[in-house]
Amino acid sequence: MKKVDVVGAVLVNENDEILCALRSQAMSLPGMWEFPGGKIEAGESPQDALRREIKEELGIEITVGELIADVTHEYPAVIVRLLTYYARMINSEVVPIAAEHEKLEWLGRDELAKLEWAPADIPTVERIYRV
Ligand SMILES: Nc1nc2c([nH]c(=O)n2[C@H]2C[C@H](O)[C@@H](COP(=O)(O)OP(=O)(O)OP(=O)(O)O)O2)c(=O)[nH]1
Repeated sequence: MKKVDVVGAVLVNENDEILCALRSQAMSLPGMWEFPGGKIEAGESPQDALRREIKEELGIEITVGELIADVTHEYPAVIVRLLTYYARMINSEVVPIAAEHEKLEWLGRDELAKLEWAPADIPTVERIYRV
């Protein structure tokens, strides 16, 4: 089966809220929430891929921090290895705009469990969730 290496950003703002992104009908896994990011290209480090994808998808510059989870999940058509990293916006005054996602939402850590997450994201959500 096809295997892809994917990075996702757990972007945290000044209120300790986390940016959650809803996959659109044009994407695979439509209607599921994820951490913005995408596939790592040949020759790219995970951090480089994440900075590039976040610029493309949200129009913002980030700094990439600590690794949160390294999860391999087998979907029906693809095996995804998802690496998630904490990230911060370089300029907190710029507003992220969804170029591809249906919707973006900043949520508190205690609110994350109410969303329907892509299965590969569950270990990350469990790690950052705070009741
Ligand atoms: N970006 C991102 N992708 C995720 C997450 N969780 C998860 O299972 N995925 C999956 C969905 C896709 O199969 C793949 C990411 O590829 P992508 O974001 O470049 O997706 P895409 O729609 O361009 O690709 P495709 O699946 O339509 O080929 O990883 C996540 O938190 N962030």
